[in-house]
Amino acid sequence: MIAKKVVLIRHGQSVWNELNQFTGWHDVELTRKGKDEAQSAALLLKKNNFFFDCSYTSVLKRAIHTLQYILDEIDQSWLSVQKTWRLNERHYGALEGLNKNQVIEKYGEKKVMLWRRSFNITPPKISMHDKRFPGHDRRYSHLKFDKIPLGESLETTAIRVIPYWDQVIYPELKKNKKILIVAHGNSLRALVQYLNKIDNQKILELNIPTATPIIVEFNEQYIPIKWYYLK
Ligand SMILES: O=C(O)[C@@H](CO)OP(=O)(O)O
Repeated sequence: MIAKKVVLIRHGQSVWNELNQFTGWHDVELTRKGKDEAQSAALLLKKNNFFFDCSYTSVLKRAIHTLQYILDEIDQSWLSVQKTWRLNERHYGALEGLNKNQVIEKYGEKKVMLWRRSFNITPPKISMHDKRFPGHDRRYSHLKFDKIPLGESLETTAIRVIPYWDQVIYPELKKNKKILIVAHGNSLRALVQYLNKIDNQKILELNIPTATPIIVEFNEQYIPIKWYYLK
């Protein structure tokens, strides 16, 4: 029996990835390299005969554009796209916009690694008066203020990602729909951890590369059985 596969892809390189700045919910463009990476990911999908019935992404353009480049390349530009804030990158709080090396110089490698990769350590938060507070952005105007983050750990990111998987995406998988999700390093870490039952210590080591398709395979009972990068 052919396994059911869900494809997860982190966006291509963004301008702030190139500048080595913490990005989070800041809405930044892809670089030329990021667009090329999206195209290469699409060619790989094409070579492996992937096509999709449903596609999901965040409300941030580095992911939206990556998805669109991929759909164009596999000749599925017509596919409808569901965009949700729940698949956004984790909010990086007061680190957003700062250079990662400068933050390491100030706080030390160990602390910064815990902010970046640990399960439950939250980066320093912003206040609601900070111009980086997403409550000032109309795309989040439908959200209650208490849902809008001031800074998220992987754990709190998972709390908003997982219900979207469970309630919106997973029911489509159970109808045997072919699913593509284009999102972000940490929203995808939350999903990969949940689906593959990776423990809170092991997740420290997981760093998802840009525009590299991840395949999650499910058995006949729609239970995840393995995951790997498409080569
Ligand atoms: O800055 C960010 O938003 C993320 C992804 O680029 O960074 P990190 O890899 O440190 O989680």
